[in-house]
Formats: sequence, C-alpha cells, structure tokens
Amino acid sequence: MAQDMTLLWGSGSPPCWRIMIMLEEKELKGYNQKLLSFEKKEHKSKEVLDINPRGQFPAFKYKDYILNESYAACLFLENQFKSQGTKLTPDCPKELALMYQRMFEGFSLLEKTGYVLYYDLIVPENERHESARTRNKEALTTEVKLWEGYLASSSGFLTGKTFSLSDVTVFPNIAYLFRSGLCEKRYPNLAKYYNGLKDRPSIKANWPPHWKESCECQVLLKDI
Ligand SMILES: N[C@@H](CCC(=O)N[C@@H](CS)C(=O)NCC(=O)O)C(=O)O
Repeated sequence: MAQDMTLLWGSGSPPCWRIMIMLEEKELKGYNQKLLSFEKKEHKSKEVLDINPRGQFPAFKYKDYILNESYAACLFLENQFKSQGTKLTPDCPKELALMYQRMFEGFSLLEKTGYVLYYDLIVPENERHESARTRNKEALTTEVKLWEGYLASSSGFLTGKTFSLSDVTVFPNIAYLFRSGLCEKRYPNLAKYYNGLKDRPSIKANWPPHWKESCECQVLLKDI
C-alpha cells in the first residue's frame, strides 16, 4: 500500500508536513518520497509538474489518484485507513463538528501568516505600503489571539481529548508561527499546545530538516 504512494515535498512547508504526519499516524511506512528544494525551484521541475500542475509542494499520489491538496490527502487517508494506526476522527458529533471547524479555520491562520512573512514576495516593490504591512500584522495578531483563546481549556489537543485530524492539519501552522518568532510568553496556551505535541513521534520524525538550523526568520513574528 505505502509502496503505491509518492510524496515530493519541500522542507518547512506546513501542507507537506501534514501529509507526512498523517502517513506516520496511519503506519504507512516505506512510501516513496523525495525532498526537493524551493531555492533551486524544484517545485517547478517536470517531476513535480507531472503530479501537481501548479508546480507546488506537496505533490502526492496514491496509485493513480492525485491528492496534491494536503487536506484532500489527509481526509482520503483517514477514510481509506480508518482502522489502521491512530483513530483520528471522533465518534461524537459535537467533537466531530468542532474538529472539522478548526481544521478549516486553519486556512485563515496560515493565509494570514503568509501575508506577513511573504509580503515582499507577494507584492511587487512599487506596490508595497507600510500601511498594508501594518494591517497584515494586525490581522494576524487578531487571528493568533483567537487561537490562543481556543486553546484556553485544551487537554493537550486542539479539539477533544485525543489527537485528531485537527491536530494533524493545524499543528504545522502553529509550529510555523513559533519557528518565525512568535513569543511563547505572550501566547502561553499556544506555547503549551506546541510544546506538548512537538515530540510526538509522527511530528518529530518529520520535523522540517532545515528548521534544525537557526535562521534570521526566527524574529519575523516577534511583535505579533
Ligand atoms: N493548497 C496546497 C498548498 C500548496 C502550496 O501553497 N505550496 C507551497 C509550499 S507550502 C508552494 O509550493 N509554494 C511555491 C509556489 O507556489 O510557487 C495544500 O494545502 O496542500
């Protein structure tokens, strides 16, 4: 089964990390995988484009099923391997509703993080404005505060009392915030969640390799 899976990935990409956590939780070991480089623009290489026509990581397929969208891949894997490895979907409808809700809210968090971290990449030089930078930072701050509140009564997981799909999908976004300098003291609930899960085997085993080195990016969100 795992031999029928191929993942082309880039280090530090939360969507790639999600799929890797998912595969690990479902005990799908030995899948074909290749770490490629953003710097060398390998996401635009033919081998990626053959799977993902947008030229983005992740490029993932199972048999001849293309599942480049990380949420699609996670939901598919949970459906196909429900009783294998960790059970990631709660039976209780109330918990299920909250799990899906937080999973998809995770898009807002990552999108707003990206607007702050990649403003100069997204916006051409002559269209950049300090006011837009400030607005993006304010929007991210509001968003991060929301998540801090969500985690106020957490039992170590984002939703429910066990590790679920909401953790698989959103943990990488939260780790990305801390990697970029989010202040643990200002956001103690997020920090507790992050520190409580960062050594989970599925997460640790797939920690972005280049995050083991320090980098200038580790201060970018210090004022958020
Ligand atoms: N929608 C995709 C995300 C795809 C994506 O934005 N990938 C980024 C890396 S995190 C990428 O490859 N960016 C390079 C580019 O778009 O050229 C998912 O959630 O799986």
